[in-house]
Amino acid sequence: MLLSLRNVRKSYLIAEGPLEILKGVDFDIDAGESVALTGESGSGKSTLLHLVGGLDYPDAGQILSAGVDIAALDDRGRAQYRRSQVGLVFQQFNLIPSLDVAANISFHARLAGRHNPDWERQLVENLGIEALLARYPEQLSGGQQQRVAIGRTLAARPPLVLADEPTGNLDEATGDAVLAIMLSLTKSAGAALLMVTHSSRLAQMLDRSVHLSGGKIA
Ligand SMILES: Nc1ncnc2c1ncn2[C@@H]1O[C@H](COP(=O)(O)OP(=O)(O)OP(=O)(O)O)[C@@H](O)[C@H]1O
Repeated sequence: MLLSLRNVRKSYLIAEGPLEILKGVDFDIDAGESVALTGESGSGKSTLLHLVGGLDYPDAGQILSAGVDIAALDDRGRAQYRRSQVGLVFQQFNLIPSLDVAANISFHARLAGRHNPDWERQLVENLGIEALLARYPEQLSGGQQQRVAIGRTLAARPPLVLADEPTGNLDEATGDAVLAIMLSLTKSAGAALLMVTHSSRLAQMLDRSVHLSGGKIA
């Protein structure tokens, strides 16, 4: 098992008191599996993705990555987890503005000690971003930035890719095509994918779906 969540709970403190969002979430992801995370707006999908990404702590429960509870890691262990075990394709995790596309793509791979020019070339070709390599992020459209962000994440070959509406800035046809490429590239890298989406059409392209409702996986 690549990832196991056991009784994961999370609340936020707001003026009116604690707002319980996750009320005991359990689920597992196998190595190489692609899973869609669906649920109504505000159900806690992004919250869950942040916890699995090691960006925030659960109040209770376990998030086991290859058997290690990431909530119990110290800062150094969490930094190492974020660098080598998970890759994020989030809207708010922008590209590095001072680096061109080519350098953005290899940056995380280098940090993870997995820089591989052949694999990066394959990603760039498949994502159709060859002509953009010398450009800077501010010179790209939203959809182009999204494709570069996917390439950057996959370049580091993380065992688990976490994606929040990764094709949300693309039109339907382009979005479907980019997701198909992303799925084939994650499969060929042997990576698992946990992807938040509001689209049941996109969810059906993945191996299976889990639905978050009332703070639990339904
Ligand atoms: N830092 C925070 N402080 C207080 N409340 C928060 C915080 N972050 C999120 N929330 C609340 O937690 C709930 C879940 O938010 P979250 O972003 O995880 O939902 P979501 O399912 O990803 O929603 P969407 O589909 O709209 O992106 C929402 O009611 C939100 O207002």
